[in-house]
Amino acid sequence: MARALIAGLCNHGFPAQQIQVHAPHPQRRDALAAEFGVQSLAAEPCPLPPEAIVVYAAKPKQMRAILTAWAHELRAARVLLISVAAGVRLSSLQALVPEVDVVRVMPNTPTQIGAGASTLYAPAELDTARRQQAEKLVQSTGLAEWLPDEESMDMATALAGSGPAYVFLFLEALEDAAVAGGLYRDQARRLAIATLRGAAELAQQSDLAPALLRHQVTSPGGTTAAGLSAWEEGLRPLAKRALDAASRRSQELAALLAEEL
Ligand SMILES: NC(=O)C1=CN([C@@H]2O[C@H](COP(=O)(O)OP(=O)(O)OC[C@H]3O[C@@H](n4cnc5c(N)ncnc54)[C@H](OP(=O)(O)O)[C@@H]3O)[C@@H](O)[C@H]2O)C=CC1
Ligand SMILES: O=C(O)[C@@H]1CCC=N1
Repeated sequence: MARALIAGLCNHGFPAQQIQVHAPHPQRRDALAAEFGVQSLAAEPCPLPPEAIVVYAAKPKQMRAILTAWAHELRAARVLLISVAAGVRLSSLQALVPEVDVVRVMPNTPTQIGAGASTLYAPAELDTARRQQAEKLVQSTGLAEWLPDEESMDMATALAGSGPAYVFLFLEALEDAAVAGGLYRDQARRLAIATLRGAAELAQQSDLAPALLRHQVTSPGGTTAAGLSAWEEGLRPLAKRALDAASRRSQELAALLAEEL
């Protein structure tokens, strides 16, 4: 995720030399430095630039150790801390680094090509300037949506954070079905990707709701109606089950992590 955010920021024109990567494996952070021109620095705490934006992009389970080690430097530099860790509640973050301004962000991997879909949540007391700082950074990697309450972060994680994986699975399933039906695999893949992309862009650019766009494709008694009736048998309940399962897992992780943190 760190690489996706760095790629999104750098491709959007953010000055790479202003980005510091603090990570334990020199070869991996040096590879980021070589690819994007960011600074490669050790994971051990060191003084930070004043008012820096610090993105926590390590695993949720490592948060206690990492933030405890960095707490003094984060406070001293009056940073804005952005956590992209799935399922870590603001209360856990605030307990680990009291007096540090914190925003939760749930990005997704298409941020690396500027096509991300991210949600943000900040405590009510966070001032407008800090909110704008976080929003500007996230917006430079794609869509940025503020959530009205922290509980919604679980469903937003289920929808957009995990969502690219569902779409890739959908593409795999379409490709396999088309190959089983006689198309060459490379052609089936290109057609599936272009169709998904075209339909998504049309939905984004159109004023019509997806249901109306679907209606426009569907001739009575035609091929689309035949295909849709098969999709309708299972797709909606499946989508509900998938998002509920992912959202529930986010809540479970949050409860587990709140105990651990
Ligand atoms: N993958 C996804 O699609 C999404 C992930 N997230 C969140 O992003 C976070 C990272 O997930 P993901 O990228 O998948 O995990 P990875 O395991 O791929 O990346 C973990 C990163 O943490 C770094 N790291 C490990 N230890 C330290 C340390 N002590 N100090 C600083 N950095 C450290 C690693 O550096 P090194 O390479 O040197 O080991 C690596 O860059 C998680 O909290 C996850 O919940 C959020 C949204 C989507
Ligand atoms: O699977 C996960 O837990 C992370 C969070 C959202 C996407 N990947």
